[in-house]
Amino acid sequence: MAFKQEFFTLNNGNKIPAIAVIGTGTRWFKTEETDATFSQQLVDELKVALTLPGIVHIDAAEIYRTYPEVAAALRESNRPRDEIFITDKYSTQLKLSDDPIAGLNISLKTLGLDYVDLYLLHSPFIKNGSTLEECWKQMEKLYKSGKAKNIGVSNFRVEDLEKILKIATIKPQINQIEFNAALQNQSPGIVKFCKENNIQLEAYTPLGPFQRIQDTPEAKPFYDYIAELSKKYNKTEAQILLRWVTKRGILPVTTSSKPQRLHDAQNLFSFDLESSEVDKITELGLKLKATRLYWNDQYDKYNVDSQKI
Ligand SMILES: NC(=O)C1=CN([C@@H]2O[C@H](COP(=O)(O)OP(=O)(O)OC[C@H]3O[C@@H](n4cnc5c(N)ncnc54)[C@H](OP(=O)(O)O)[C@@H]3O)[C@@H](O)[C@H]2O)C=CC1
Repeated sequence: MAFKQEFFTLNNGNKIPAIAVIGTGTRWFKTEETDATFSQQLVDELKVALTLPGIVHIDAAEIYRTYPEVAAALRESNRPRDEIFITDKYSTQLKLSDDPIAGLNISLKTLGLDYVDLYLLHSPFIKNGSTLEECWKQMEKLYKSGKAKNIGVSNFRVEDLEKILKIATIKPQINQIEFNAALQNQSPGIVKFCKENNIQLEAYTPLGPFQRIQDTPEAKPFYDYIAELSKKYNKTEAQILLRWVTKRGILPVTTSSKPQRLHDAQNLFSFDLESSEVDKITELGLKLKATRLYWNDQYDKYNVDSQKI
């Protein structure tokens, strides 16, 4: 079957590949960026991703300490720049560089790039001595300079976005949040707010229900239904979950150490789910216990509301 790719259109009219197939955090995350911690396995997986058809969407961040691996893979691959979509994030929660402008300048130099396709503030918890508003003004400068083709935020709640929207001349294009069938609102009302304000949502940890399988009578109908759809469409259960995220209008950010899974993710648009199936996954998912894998200290207080839409 011919390869098919889908895109979301952002509020500035730009297009973004509708899945990021290789995130370089989580399983690849390190606390140091040294020769001793360099991961040849990550370079190899990135190189596999860079052979996939279409535009290949890579998710990176200052705090993952994986720029050297991304740089090596980009260098060693012959992939044209316009067939790669690179997301990067300024480390707000731990000060690794002075501010977003300094952070992006360092990352561009390390990665050997002139621009990133998307630059995000990693969280609303700013630890560089400035404010959210000041950081956003810097993001706008990076956008205007062309060093970041699109700008956005990550892990933002409604109240954090409201602060930015008050002073913004350029609205965030993206809010990257934890989202999956077992966590359908990272913070109260965030999905509805972003949709109403034309801010594209991205879902990290889209495979949460498989990372933490819930072996309870309440969860069984959900897992049985995913298995049923997997059989019906002849796609993996992970593909069913990822496709569900896209059908909710949200862009999944996944990753894998296995070439076949990278291939499966990039080939996500070779099948479609019916709208009744999308609704049923949503409904059965809401019966799962809220499973939050990141930002627990800040957001566990929302766990009950996270399984309401
Ligand atoms: N902005 C933020 O604060 C955050 C952003 N992120 C970004 O999102 C990316 C993805 O997050 P992550 O939680 O890893 O995403 P996923 O939920 O997609 O999980 C990926 C993990 O699931 C495993 N997996 C893949 N396919 C299957 C399958 N069919 N069955 C069971 N397990 C499977 C993979 O293991 P295997 O290697 O064995 O295939 C991999 O370790 C990160 O790398 C990072 O870039 C993540 C967390 C926070």
